[in-house]
Amino acid sequence: MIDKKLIREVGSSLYHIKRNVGYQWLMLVLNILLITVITWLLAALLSGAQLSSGAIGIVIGTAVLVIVLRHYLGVLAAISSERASHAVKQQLREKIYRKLLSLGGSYHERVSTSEIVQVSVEGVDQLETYFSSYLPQFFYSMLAPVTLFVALVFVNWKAAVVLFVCVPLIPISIAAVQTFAKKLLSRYWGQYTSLGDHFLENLQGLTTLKIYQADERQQQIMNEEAEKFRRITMKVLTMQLNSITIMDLVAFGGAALGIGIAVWELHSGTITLQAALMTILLAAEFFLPMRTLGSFFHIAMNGMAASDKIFRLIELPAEKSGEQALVPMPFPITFANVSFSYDGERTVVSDLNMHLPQGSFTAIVGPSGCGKSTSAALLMGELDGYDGAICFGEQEGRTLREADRLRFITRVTHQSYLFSETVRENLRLAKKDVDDAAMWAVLEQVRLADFLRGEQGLDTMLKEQGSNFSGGQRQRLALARALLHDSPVYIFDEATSNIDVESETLIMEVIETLAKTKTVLLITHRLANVVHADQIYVMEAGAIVERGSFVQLVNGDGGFAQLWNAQQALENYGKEQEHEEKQG
Ligand SMILES: Nc1ncnc2c1ncn2[C@@H]1O[C@H](COP(=O)(O)OP(=O)(O)OP(=O)(O)O)[C@@H](O)[C@H]1O
Repeated sequence: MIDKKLIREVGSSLYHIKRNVGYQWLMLVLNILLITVITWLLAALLSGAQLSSGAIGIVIGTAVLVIVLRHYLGVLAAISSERASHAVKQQLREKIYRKLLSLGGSYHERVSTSEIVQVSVEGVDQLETYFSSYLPQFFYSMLAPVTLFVALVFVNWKAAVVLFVCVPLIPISIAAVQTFAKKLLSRYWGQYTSLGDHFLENLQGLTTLKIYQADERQQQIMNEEAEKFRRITMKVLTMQLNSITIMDLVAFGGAALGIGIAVWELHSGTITLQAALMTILLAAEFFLPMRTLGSFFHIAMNGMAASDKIFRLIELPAEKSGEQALVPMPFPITFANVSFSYDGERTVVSDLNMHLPQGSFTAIVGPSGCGKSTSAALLMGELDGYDGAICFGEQEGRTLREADRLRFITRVTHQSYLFSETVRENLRLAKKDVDDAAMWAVLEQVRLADFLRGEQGLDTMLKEQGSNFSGGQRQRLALARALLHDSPVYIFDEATSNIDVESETLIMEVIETLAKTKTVLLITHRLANVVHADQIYVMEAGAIVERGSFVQLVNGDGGFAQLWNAQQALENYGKEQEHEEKQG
């Protein structure tokens, strides 16, 4: 019923929990005092004793004082409870955030984005009850029956013993449902994250779903998922309700037993009226803390199930970190017999051998799905579990620190992410301390400067995913950002896909200029873009089938020459058509 690992993780909250238990215990002691003086007064009045107004005044004064003090302690207990949960939430979210940073760019290979969102938002919130209510109540419910027993044993020992013995029946009933509850809650959380996965995916692809009018089908799938979630939620609620009913039976049954004993003893004349009244008023107090613990238990169990997911995330093996001296990029980059499969069954890249010397301009071409982007992702260290070796100089990529790799290599894809911030903030991602002059210089290079001068310059705001820029402008901005990063190696993965010819030509010019001073790997399906590459690897179905300079390949009789001729014929036809249209 206590998750030691969880408590160890967020030890700072223990201080506030102890304070909360202390305040609750003082409130109980005050309650016993209040009941003692009131029952004394009642017993005296009922027995017809003559009480002085001073004595009555003392009793009333004590009662008022006790009530005020209890209220004050209640406020203090609530504050401690709030602080305990605040400390937990802050610590856990910070740990999750740091873990995500340490996992690096390949985090989504190990854990889905929606799971991270759910675990760090909802999951951590679920733990709030565990720390702010359940844990303090757990300790208090151990302390309270012992305190009550000590107070009552001198007044009515028989009832005190019976009540004390009945209290453990509640935790026994909780323990009985625990194994079943744990399994059920684990399923509940599994279903919850699965529903979240679908929801996030559909939300992200909503425009596409609308375009193809496929939203109805997705809605149906979501409905089915939601229905499964509803069913498991109802099972959880039924389990909780049944368990609470059992606890109520034990709690109120036990209290009734204590009260029965007190009445019987009073009837037999073995105890005083005050002792009987005290037993009656304190009987329920024996069980109430455990009963409250029982109801917190179910919410806490939910938090504990969430904590399993939080730990799965926090305990993922992280990148080696720590301050280390900046090392220069070791060259050359070599792929030696590299094979990789995403699912362990279908080999996507097989026996890849590539050599990228420092300062070289290398291109990879090949049909869609042949494994070009996978090769780039392997180089970026985003995919684990490959066979063979990817070496940076003498060093194998697996031992390279993520931070170094990201400093060495910049990748620009056809979907580089632009934030809905200003142009300045987007550029600053690549270099924190960059000044305006350097930003304008790269913007000139990618020929965005004139356009931006007509807008708000570096303060021009981008809408979500840069939707107020054209495809070509977005890509040129992404390229400007990459240039600012100033890394020794650049990967351009279909960086000119789906953009206008003018932007494509311009981007290719920038890439070719860059290739004079940096090591560049260009992945493209358009062979006209690789004419100036030092070496070209032609891939087919995950393997390299040809390799050479453009002249060597185009004069050969392999697939490259055939594809080149086909693409040229198509482009010439396009140009002729365009020319005719202009003439006519
Ligand atoms: N994350 C992934 N999980 C499983 N399979 C994947 C994943 N990414 C790619 N694949 C598969 O690996 C194969 C190679 O994909 P890759 O993206 O490397 O091809 P590509 O040559 O870059 O294609 P394109 O030119 O269309 O971008 C494809 O068959 C694809 O289905």
